[in-house]
Amino acid sequence: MTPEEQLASYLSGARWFGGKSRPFEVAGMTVIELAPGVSTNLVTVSSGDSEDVYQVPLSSYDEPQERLAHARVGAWDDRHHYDAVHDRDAMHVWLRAFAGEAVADARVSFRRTDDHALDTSTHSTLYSGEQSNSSLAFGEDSLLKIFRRLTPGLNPDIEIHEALTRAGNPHIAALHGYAAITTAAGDELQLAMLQQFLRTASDGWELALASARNLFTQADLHAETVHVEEAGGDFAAEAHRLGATLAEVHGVLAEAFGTSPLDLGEVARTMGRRFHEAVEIVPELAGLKDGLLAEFAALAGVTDPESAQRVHGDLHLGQTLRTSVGWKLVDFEGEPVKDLAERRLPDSPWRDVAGMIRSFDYAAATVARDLGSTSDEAAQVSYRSGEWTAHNTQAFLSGYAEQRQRPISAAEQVLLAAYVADKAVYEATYEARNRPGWLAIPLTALTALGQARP
Ligand SMILES: Nc1ncnc2c1ncn2[C@@H]1O[C@H](COP(=O)(O)OP(=O)(O)O)[C@@H](O)[C@H]1O
Ligand SMILES: O=P(O)(O)O[C@H]1O[C@H](CO)[C@@H](O[C@H]2O[C@H](CO)[C@@H](O)[C@H](O)[C@H]2O)[C@H](O)[C@H]1O
Repeated sequence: MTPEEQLASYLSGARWFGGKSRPFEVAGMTVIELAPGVSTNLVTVSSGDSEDVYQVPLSSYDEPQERLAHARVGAWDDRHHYDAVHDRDAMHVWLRAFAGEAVADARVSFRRTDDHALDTSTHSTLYSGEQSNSSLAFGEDSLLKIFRRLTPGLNPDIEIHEALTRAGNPHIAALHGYAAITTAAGDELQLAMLQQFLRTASDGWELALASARNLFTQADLHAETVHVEEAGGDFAAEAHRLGATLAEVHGVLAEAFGTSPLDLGEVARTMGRRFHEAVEIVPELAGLKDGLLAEFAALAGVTDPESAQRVHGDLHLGQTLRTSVGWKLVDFEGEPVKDLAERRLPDSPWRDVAGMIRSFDYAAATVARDLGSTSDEAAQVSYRSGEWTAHNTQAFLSGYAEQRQRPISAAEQVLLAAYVADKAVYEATYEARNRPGWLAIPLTALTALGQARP
């Protein structure tokens, strides 16, 4: 097999490769040498009339490496090549480059954005979750995120982390630096970022699931004395703090990047278009058209001026980490389906608020679907699920309102309802494409929303 065929075969099995649903081929590869036997490679993948660039860091050896057999990409030019994120020696080259050691190819620069003294005595450990990029922890000191699909221009994850780090905001992992390359065409491609490792972090999604599970599995689901706020593992205080955290981050982003007027007519049209596109992928949505379009059209009745600003863009519980010193928000890349330019546009802060509210519904629904074997139990679990979601949504919204020192106005409620519906439409498409077994969660929510507004 040619090197291109071997790379294509490796890509087709990689979790982070987003081009699996269509036939594709590797059309070319630019090798960027960092040190002897350690490179990062810009692999051009073509599929029909579209082309994407993926980053594949490689480590290359004269002899096969048994310890890296699971990460083998192939053999060419008398060398054996492995995906370097699995190779501690290769990853150490990246860490030392951030610490100031020169790399072989002058086109790449490793830039520092704070003065944290990096611990170069650490080893890398690769995160194995369902991720679009590859993240590695260096001991308990720093976290390297290597972007896989590369697009010219500023990566919002780096841009926003840099702004929040400079502002000294405590609700993110500080950005230590990032790596970039200038291409022959003069474009900057951002390759990776290095952040503070959050040592005491617990995943917000897992914490929410544990809380919902705790309530639903109370010995007697019918007991009228078991109220959600009295159940062990009540999440509301955390949801309240999470709301306050988001309001604080929104405030800093508005200051750092500025605000602009939000054109609600345009927002309603965009939501309507997204709904019509979603119906093509999820035909079950067609029956909900009138109710959902009415939710978007209600935006036209809002006369208060609303503003747009930089936001997270794809906020959900899986992007939150609870540490010993409070909540942190991670992954400011925006929705993966949007192109980079769109993800950097100012947007309504209500998009993020809506994302979290949808996530509370997801957490409760995820726990509920695994419980309730008889129809009586199922009805009770469904009741408890609604109760958990409403309780935490309420706590989250009051945390948000208190932190910004302004109650949520009637006009803002209209915006929030439209963004919640739009997010659930996005989720229906996302689930149909990626996890069909989860599609019922946004569909059930959309059915309830559609019915609420005749
Ligand atoms: N600074 C950090 N410290 C510790 N863990 C982190 C940090 N940032 C992210 N994580 C964890 O790393 C994983 C991947 O992070 P994420 O930014 O969501 O990557 P992706 O873009 O691949 O989805 C998640 O499990 C997240 O909880
Ligand atoms: O984390 P990503 O930026 O890759 O976001 C995508 O995948 C998410 C799932 O991993 C998806 O989130 C949806 O499922 C979550 C539970 O797994 C739930 O908490 C979210 O509310 C729900 O939207 C996200 O939409 C998608 O962009």
